[in-house]
Amino acid sequence: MTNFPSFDLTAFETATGEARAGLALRLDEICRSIGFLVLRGHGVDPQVIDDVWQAVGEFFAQDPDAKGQVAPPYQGYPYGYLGPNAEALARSRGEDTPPDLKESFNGGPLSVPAQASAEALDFCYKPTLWPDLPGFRPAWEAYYAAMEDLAERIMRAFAAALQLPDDFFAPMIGHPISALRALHYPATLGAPEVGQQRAGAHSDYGSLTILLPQPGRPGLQVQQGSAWVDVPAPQDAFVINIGDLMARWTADRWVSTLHRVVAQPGQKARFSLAYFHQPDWDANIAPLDGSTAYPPVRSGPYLMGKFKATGV
Ligand SMILES: O=C(O)CCC(=O)C(=O)O
Ligand SMILES: [Fe+2]
Repeated sequence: MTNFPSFDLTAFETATGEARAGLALRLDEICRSIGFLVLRGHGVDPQVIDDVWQAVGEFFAQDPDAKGQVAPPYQGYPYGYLGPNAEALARSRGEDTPPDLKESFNGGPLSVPAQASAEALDFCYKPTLWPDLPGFRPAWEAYYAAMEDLAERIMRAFAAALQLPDDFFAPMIGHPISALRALHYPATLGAPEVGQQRAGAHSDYGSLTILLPQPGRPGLQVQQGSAWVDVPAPQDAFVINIGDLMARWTADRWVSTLHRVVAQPGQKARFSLAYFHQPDWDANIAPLDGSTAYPPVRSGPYLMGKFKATGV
């Protein structure tokens, strides 16, 4: 694909009348056909991005013992540091592959709503485990907050693309249970094992993912028919994709596309940040077209069910 789809959020937000309707239609077409796009005009403060890159770089540069200080305390704890050999994303689809060639640090919502249920408290509202690095927590939290704002704006654009009122999703995303994941794919030397990738083929679980790939470090690919198509990693842009929950919500009008991060011999190290937006724990997700394509699910338990299959 020579022209990977892109969308300018600020241009959409400032457009009116027919111009706005045209952009909404384009967004719908992108979400129907590929479910991935490069997002420009995002308005996120560049300082917030610089600071989180700095913090994440420092975190992964630590020795394994220091990183292990924030490993999940038990199997199934949703946050913390996952070292090499900890996850194979292709297992979410029942494929038995070698572990992904990566390490990650994962964190959850910045605050716990007063009305959170016991089952939510026991999963997505478990505390994020903070590394003992000055500046890490404020940088992480500022970036997480920026992603929450950006996701809200994207969901407004999504509502318009689905010909719904702009604030249609607002009652279901007031206390999103999103997760932020920093990824480090170490430089590769020899050939990977058969079937081994930096991130195995998978689709994301939630409503939408806001990915920040390290500029100039390609490797993310989306499946289109029998081909793997490279996703660009430009400066000053995010990559947005539709997750399984949004595909279900739209009764498969929109697609949650398989993607992977390919492993090849002699690759440089690569970093990325993935914010997985997920509606409120109790949000009822029923097909928006009023059909019975899927039975309704609650956002939180749905996510919990999806979460289980990828551990090694
Ligand atoms: O690192 C990337 O570019 C993509 C990572 C990804 O797809 C994921 O963690 O779900
Ligand atoms: Fe993904």
